[in-house]
Amino acid sequence: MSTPAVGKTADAPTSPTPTGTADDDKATSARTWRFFLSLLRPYLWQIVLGALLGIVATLTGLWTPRIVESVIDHLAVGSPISGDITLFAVLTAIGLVTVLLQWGMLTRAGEMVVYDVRAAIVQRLLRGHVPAISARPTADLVSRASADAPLLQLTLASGFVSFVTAATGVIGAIVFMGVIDALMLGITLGALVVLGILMGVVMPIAGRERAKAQEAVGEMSSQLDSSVRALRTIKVLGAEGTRSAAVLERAHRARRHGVKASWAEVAAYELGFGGMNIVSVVVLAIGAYRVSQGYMSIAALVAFFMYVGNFVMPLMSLADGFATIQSGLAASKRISEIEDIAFEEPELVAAGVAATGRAARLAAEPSDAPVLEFDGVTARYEDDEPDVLRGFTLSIPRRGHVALVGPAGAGKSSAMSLALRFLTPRQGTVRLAGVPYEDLTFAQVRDHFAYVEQDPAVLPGTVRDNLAVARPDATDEELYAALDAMHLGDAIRELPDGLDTDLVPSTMTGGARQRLALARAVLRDADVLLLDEVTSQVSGRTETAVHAAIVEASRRGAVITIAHRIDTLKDADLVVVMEGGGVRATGTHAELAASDALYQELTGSLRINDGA
Ligand SMILES: Nc1ncnc2c1ncn2[C@@H]1O[C@H](COP(=O)(O)OP(=O)(O)OP(=O)(O)O)[C@@H](O)[C@H]1O
Repeated sequence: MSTPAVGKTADAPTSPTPTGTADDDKATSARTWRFFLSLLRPYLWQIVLGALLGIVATLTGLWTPRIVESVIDHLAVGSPISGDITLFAVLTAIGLVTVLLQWGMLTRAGEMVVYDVRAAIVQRLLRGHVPAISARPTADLVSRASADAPLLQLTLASGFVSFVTAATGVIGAIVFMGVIDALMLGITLGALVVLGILMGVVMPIAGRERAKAQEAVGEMSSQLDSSVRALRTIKVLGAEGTRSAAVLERAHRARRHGVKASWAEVAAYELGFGGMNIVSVVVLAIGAYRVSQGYMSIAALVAFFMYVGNFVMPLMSLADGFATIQSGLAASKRISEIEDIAFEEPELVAAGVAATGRAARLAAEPSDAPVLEFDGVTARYEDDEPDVLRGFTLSIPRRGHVALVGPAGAGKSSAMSLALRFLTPRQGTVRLAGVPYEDLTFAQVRDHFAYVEQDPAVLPGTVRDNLAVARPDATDEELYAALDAMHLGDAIRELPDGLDTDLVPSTMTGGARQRLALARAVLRDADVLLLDEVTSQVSGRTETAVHAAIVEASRRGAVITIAHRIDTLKDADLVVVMEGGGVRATGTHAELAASDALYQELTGSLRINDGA
């Protein structure tokens, strides 16, 4: 299997696709074509062979009118027609076999292209820079792999190749018609040129409308996805109507453009079909006149007339092929946008290197150097956005609990993103046990961390799948021990399938998800545990579990929390007050409570939340 084409190109973020002017449109369209062709390149010989087989099949069909002409001529003079019949049978058989081979070959090549595209999208989405991915609607990104990718197969099988074979059919028919009667050919071609111009106006409309419909389907997927995720909130707010309206607005737009595209397609079809019927009538009338004047034989007129009739199918295929290629190009454009997401480590992706195995724990080393150091770091999520951390400096000791606290937007989560390398410093350095991050791979850094998000994700699969990802070799006893520590063990034991129960994220509370994530973090046994506490009220069980996890992990290594409970702040060995993307003050809870006005204000509100 060749390397997926999407993965091969543009490792650096590309500039946003320009829009607006005709030149910009041309540049976008050229880029889309280049990208589309780059996807086909690995299967070029199969596609070329498929097209050649299609041409052979078309050429065999083109002989039929000539054979009919010959049969009529032979019958007129009473000579045998067995040669004609044999030739017809042989050509028909060749046509059937070549069509079969052609479809087999193209279908396979098309499916390979779809797989490659999907593999490349998966690579980009799982190995790309996190802010770039989270800046886009998830379902829209996913729909590029699910809905857009198969359009490439269609474009290849029924777009490109039917275009080539239809063109062969048209050109071949022209040649044969020219041989039969040049004047009649001239008349036919004149009529066809007029038809072609009319179709050339209508068909691009179909392409444009199809592209807009696809765009709307992507938006609809992302709207529906977000709405289903927030189902409970939506129901409680009675917002089913407005949310449905928002989703259906996109569906409606898809329908509107889909209908317009269909109208344009049917108009092209009618033009082709109706136009050809008019041409046929004209040809028949002029041909009959020419036969009556002795300029051509009846057999030649029949053959010529058959060629005119044979034009209809290839012309329709040309129109169909054009429309299919347009929707394939629209799909390519959406897929190529995934390229704008830069890989975290392009060189490792290019080399096909997987993440490294677990590194030895730093806590086992005798050194007392800080496990983590932020040294004058300035960082932002996107180039054109303001800095979210400004001169952020902080040392995290190898053991103990450091709690981050600060108003909304102070940069607490961004500090964690920096530690996990989701964010890259524009200035300053982050060090792991004294080694600058730039000297380590992403996996080498992340190996030393466990991370529990405020609203942790449940991975697809069973309880076991969710835990084993942290330590694949853990025994059932170890898995249950981690669950027990988080007061989840008994609940799982009572389930009929125990650890092998499939998890349904939407039925789990935020607290249960956080306890499961904590169990996963406990199993990972990392040097640094990053924990973003749940802000909303959680059950006593979750509070106890969070507290137990912090105490245990801070004995064995470092724990950094984003604290939302006063007890967590009291527990911490060091409290860091963040403000405006930097450190405002540090100290113990008692020291800060006595000295820092912002801290007093923040803990005042926490006390209320805490019911203290
Ligand atoms: N993924 C992101 N992309 C762009 N900007 C972001 C992103 N995440 C956070 N920000 C911005 O960074 C700034 C700092 O946010 P951050 O979430 O780090 O603060 P915080 O102290 O954790 O706040 P909160 O307690 O509300 O989570 C804010 O202005 C926020 O809008």
